[in-house]
Amino acid sequence: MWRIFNLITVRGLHKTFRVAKRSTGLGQAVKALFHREYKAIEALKDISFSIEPGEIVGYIGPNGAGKSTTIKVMSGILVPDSGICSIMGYTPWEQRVSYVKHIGVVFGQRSQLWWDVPVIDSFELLRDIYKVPETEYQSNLSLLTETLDLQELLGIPVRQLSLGQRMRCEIAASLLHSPSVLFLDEPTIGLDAMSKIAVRRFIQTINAERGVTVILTTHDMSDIEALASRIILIGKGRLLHDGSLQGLRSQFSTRKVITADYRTCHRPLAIPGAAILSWSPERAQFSINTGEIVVSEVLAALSSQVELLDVTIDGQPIEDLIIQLYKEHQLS
Ligand SMILES: Nc1ncnc2c1ncn2[C@@H]1O[C@H](COP(=O)(O)OP(=O)(O)OP(=O)(O)O)[C@@H](O)[C@H]1O
Repeated sequence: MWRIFNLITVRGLHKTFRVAKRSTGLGQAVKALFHREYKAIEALKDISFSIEPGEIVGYIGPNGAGKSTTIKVMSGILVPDSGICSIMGYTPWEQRVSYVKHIGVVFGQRSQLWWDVPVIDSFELLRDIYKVPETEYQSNLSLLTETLDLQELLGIPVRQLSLGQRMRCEIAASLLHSPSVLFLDEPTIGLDAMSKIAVRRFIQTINAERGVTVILTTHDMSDIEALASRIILIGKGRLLHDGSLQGLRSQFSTRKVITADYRTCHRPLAIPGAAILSWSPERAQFSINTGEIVVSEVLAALSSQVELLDVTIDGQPIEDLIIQLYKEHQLS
């Protein structure tokens, strides 16, 4: 039997889209007027996972993997062909009206704000739609205005905002009704470095202080590294990996780069089992495979040859890990 007590339980989700085949050439186009052919795109194939309260989960995968389709099912916008999705006891597409009071959704590419009216008017409309009590609305508004730095933006129509400014307003809009679960679909897409950091910091704050559970889809691995302790990877509609970022690292990351600074030594260093990447009389950089040699052996060999002043050890960057994972599952 499935356990349905988690905050979010997704079991065996399937979703197939039926799309008209494109006809090429005039003859085919005329034929298509009378007899349309369709093909099935299996966007989700047996997707299952559970999420506990207070988790920040990175939902990742290459283009067309099925990420947005999953988020749309979980937010009640799409109905799956089969499978279970239980979130806080609701089936999103069946009890949509009562369910949406508990969730916030931000689609980076689409706006939930009214384009031609000042931001504050959109916020007030959302307050009325969600029937947020006035005291709760005012306290959320002042917290969001302060932490997302919105004061200057509230009186401006949305169409006049920059992407980064709009994104901060979108995130605020999704949280005015104090949801317990927040779905963020590419929340930092197109943002500059400063805005990305501001958005990430804010996500961390609402997670830590309000216990909001966050499901985040992104292609930006630095978002994942900064925010998500758990990664769910999907590819071609299938779930391929579900685990901690740390676990993923230890599963795949066997390469480390050791940089050593030492008192001047004109003799080149030689460390058995370590490949030298660069050398100078004051600094050397090695690459090791931790399956073959452990870091402490390298450090012992180094300190027997030079007087060490400083050592840094870097793991494989997360982008490389993900590329490795995509290759392994033949997604790239
Ligand atoms: N409304 C739709 N009609 C037909 N096909 C669709 C529809 N929505 C999604 N698809 C198809 O389903 C598959 C999964 O799409 P989805 O948008 O969920 O992927 P994604 O992982 O979010 O991709 P991306 O990173 O590019 O946004 C793709 O092949 C896509 O073309």
